Amino acid sequence: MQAQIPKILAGNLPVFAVNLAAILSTTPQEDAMQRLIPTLRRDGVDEGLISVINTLQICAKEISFRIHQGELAGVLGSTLDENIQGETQKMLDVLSNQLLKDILLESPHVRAVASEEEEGIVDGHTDGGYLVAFDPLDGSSNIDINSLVGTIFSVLPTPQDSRSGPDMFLQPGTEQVAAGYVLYGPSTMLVFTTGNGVRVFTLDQKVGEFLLTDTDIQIPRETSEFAINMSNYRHWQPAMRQYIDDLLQGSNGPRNKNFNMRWVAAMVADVHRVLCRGGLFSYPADSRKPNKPFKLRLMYEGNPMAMLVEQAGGIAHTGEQRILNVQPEHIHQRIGVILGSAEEVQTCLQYLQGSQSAPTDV
Ligand SMILES: O=P(O)(O)OC[C@H]1O[C@](O)(COP(=O)(O)O)[C@@H](O)[C@@H]1O
Ligand SMILES: [Mg+2]
Ligand SMILES: [Mg+2]
Repeated sequence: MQAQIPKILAGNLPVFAVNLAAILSTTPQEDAMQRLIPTLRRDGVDEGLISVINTLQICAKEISFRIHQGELAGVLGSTLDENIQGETQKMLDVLSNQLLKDILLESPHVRAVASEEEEGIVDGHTDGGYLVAFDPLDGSSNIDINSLVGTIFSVLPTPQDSRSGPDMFLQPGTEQVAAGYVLYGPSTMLVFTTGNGVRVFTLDQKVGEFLLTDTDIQIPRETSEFAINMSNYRHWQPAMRQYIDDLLQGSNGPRNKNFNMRWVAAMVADVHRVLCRGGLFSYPADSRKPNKPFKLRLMYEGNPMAMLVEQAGGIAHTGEQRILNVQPEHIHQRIGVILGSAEEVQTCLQYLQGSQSAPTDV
């Protein structure tokens, strides 16, 4: 049974405090040019896709407002329900999922949505040209400690063949027409690609608009920073343990340099750091649950992050193959993830593939 969301939370649209002085500090022309829709038009993006991304930004503002209200909005804590993943749902998992569904399915361009929090797909407009898969709240374990969380999305074209139902979504990541995330941090950031490089927008709290703050992000090829949940070390395959052992030996070991470690326990935040300053992020296979060796989901975590990382000059791999080449078998499929700075990912793959030469399918 779905948790009941008090009407007041769902229906209470935020009113952004307007600061005239601040608005007057930038010219309307400058502001307008930095906004989402003009930027997408300059990128030559299709109007239907612009509308879908615009709908996602509206969702992001609604979720951002409630996250920043925290306990005051009564959105902290867990529900009594479990999702299809077998995880106890947080209030914000349910609320952000509801907001994204309600708002996206209003769009005439959305054929259907798939969500981490929904067992099956949810149909929208039969003529909708796009499918949206999303992780409504990434980093759920961080919600109640006021730490970094996000929303991750992937947009696919509606197949023009006879497929219907979940099969419509089972397209390799190379078919994505847009991918991105929202990071709800000290500032709220919308980071996405439509295949023309990575764009970064920051939510201007003064006017309630996302404004372009960075473009053409490039991940440094080399790095001395890695992110992995070390507490799973004993459950990894020996080659992965060897790769990490050599990182930890630093300048005393075969890598001849020191490495630093970070782990935010929110993929959206760990990947954002990689996009900002490089690094290697990994959630590899482990033996904790033999019939469930992987944690992260292909359709609404692996694929969108892989498209962003590749657009920024990095590599995104499962350990076996390029993530974007994986042919999905079902919408909640899990995969191994190794992504980030190209040279470091290649080195990691050399360890995993037991070869000295650089891997081919990256
Ligand atoms: O708790 P762990 O094992 O460190 O796992 C953290 C990972 O799990 C996740 O929280 C899974 O995502 P959800 O929070 O959307 O379920 C990732 O964001 C993160 O990288
Ligand atoms: Mg997630
Ligand atoms: Mg989630």
